[in-house]
Amino acid sequence: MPVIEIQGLTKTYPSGLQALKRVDLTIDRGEIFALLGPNGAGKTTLISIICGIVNASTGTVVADGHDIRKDFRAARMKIGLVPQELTTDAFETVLATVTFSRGLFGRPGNPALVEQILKDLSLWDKRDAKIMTLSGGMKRRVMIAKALSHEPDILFLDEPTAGVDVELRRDMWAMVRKLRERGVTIILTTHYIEEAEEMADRVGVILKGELILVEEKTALMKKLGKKTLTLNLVEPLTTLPADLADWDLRLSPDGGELEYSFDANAEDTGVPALIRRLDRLEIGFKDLNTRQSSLEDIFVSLVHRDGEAA
Ligand SMILES: Nc1ncnc2c1ncn2[C@@H]1O[C@H](COP(=O)(O)OP(=O)(O)OP(=O)(O)O)[C@@H](O)[C@H]1O
Repeated sequence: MPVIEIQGLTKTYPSGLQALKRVDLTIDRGEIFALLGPNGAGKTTLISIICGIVNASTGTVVADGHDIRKDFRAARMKIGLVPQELTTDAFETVLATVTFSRGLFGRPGNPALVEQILKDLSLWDKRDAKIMTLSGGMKRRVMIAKALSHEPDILFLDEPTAGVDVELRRDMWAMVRKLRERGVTIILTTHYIEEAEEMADRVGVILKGELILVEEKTALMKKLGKKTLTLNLVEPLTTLPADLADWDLRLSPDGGELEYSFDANAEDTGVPALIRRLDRLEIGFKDLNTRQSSLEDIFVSLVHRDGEAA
């Protein structure tokens, strides 16, 4: 069942910059959705619109049955947002901040719940500390606690692990899973494919304001499972020998490098056989390396495909 329905959403900032170009997206209840995209792709803009911080130019968003414009308070009540930047009063204590945040949404006090949230985030020992005395990672935890204080059904995490240490990242992932078990829908933005890989049920790729792909993670990971082997040849080749037609090969323009794309998840990658065949053909190489295709490569190939389709 959809918990968020986005239709025909566009955003043009007063500067004239078109940050979103017609986004349509449905998020199912209880799923973890990762929104991937490079800097400036429009991730924060999209989240900000859903959370009512930025107005859309056109289009509609319905969150848990409530139109975010016509029925803003009810919609916002369902949503927790952990923004990229720290937005909290430095002079307040952790406990007061989180308690106050709950009150802002008109929820009655619930000290036991606030205690549980702080404990889950390893913040309970720091409850009387002023925010300004906390480390960056701890401040980040406070932001999460604040976002959870009014028991939202939908949680947005805007680049939750940018610049955080490994420990906090692990805690964060554990917490996200726990929330999901309770039926909370989670939408996170990230630059990191590993994060999407670890967490997400579904992945959306946003590029220059366009949602160019929405896919089950497992399907995307298959695409990401591609690797490239590069061989630096002793003698440049002018053409690819017919005897190598069984492999998906590319020759660099100067003929000095041979590239082979293969599925890193496959039982038989074809790499050993290729090396043996090259040896038999007496095509020598000085050096070799393999690299995993990155999200960047996926972007590039998607954009390329887009261009061809146009
Ligand atoms: N208030 C604003 N006024 C004008 N342009 C803006 C405003 N906010 C964002 N933009 C522009 O809109 C585009 C999308 O920005 P947005 O912050 O949504 O991207 P993002 O994908 O979240 O990037 P990042 O990963 O850096 O946070 C960018 O080109 C940005 O410069």
